[in-house]
Amino acid sequence: MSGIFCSLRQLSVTYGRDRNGAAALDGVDLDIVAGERLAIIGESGSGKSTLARALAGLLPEGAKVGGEMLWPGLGHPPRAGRDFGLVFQDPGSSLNPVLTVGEQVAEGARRHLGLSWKQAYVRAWELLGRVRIPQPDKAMRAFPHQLSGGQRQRVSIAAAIAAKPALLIADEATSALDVVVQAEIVRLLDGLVREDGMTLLFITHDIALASGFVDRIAVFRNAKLVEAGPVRSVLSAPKSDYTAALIASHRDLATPPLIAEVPA
Ligand SMILES: Nc1ncnc2c1ncn2[C@@H]1O[C@H](COP(=O)(O)OP(=O)(O)OP(=O)(O)O)[C@@H](O)[C@H]1O
Ligand code: NI
Repeated sequence: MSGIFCSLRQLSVTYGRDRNGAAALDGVDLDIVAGERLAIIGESGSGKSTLARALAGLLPEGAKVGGEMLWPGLGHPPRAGRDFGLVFQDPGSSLNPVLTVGEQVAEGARRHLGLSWKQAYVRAWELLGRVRIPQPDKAMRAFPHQLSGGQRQRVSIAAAIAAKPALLIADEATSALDVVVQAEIVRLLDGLVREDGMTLLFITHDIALASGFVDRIAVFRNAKLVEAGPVRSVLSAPKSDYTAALIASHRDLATPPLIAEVPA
């Protein structure tokens, strides 16, 4: 880990057609360290996806952005597919139903790495192996609907990292999956970002899931960054009552009771 990948300074976002012009992000100061795995935690509507869209330059027209986003790690705003990859909750929204798995994973590599189709197919096949799709030969020719939800998510991840992006943004990427598959996908993401030295933004409402593998946690509430810090310090000494309540609501994260139960 070294250097700052991205600096947010008083970042604010207001969607044009929001009810009372309420900000979806309000004065956020946050540094994303190159190579770190950073979890963005918060309840529904707290601004997590807005942060992802702002970073990715994918805010809808009419959104007002205030403050600064600096990219010392890149020197320029990131380009979709090339500098960052995105994985969403619903792989259906990122995968094209009429393209084979091979075609869509190869496409990113072909376009952004300047590979021929033949080379891109080889890379796609390797990527399917890396995301542990069983029978990659067969999967290359399959259409997304022929795969399970967990396998589709593996394909989305393969497509997202096809062009070797520096930043991988996973927005509730595991929320639609059952717990076992969720754990597998988290392990996969963790392994991939470690091997490739990617920076990972892991967006989730599930602080327990994130705490198991990320380096740092940033907690959002009502458009504001409540606190950010290394997992250990946030879990053991949260700075805000909100974070403390969030931790307490997860039995497995809260500190064990100090007084052991005395049998009657
Ligand atoms: N396209 C949009 N137009 C207007 N308002 C929006 C738009 N997208 C999000 N918002 C509003 O911005 C606020 C933050 O939304 P955002 O999607 O960033 O939250 P989130 O933390 O990702 O929530 P969730 O966990 O439900 O995905 C919410 O009040 C939401 O209603
Ligand atoms: Ni969201």
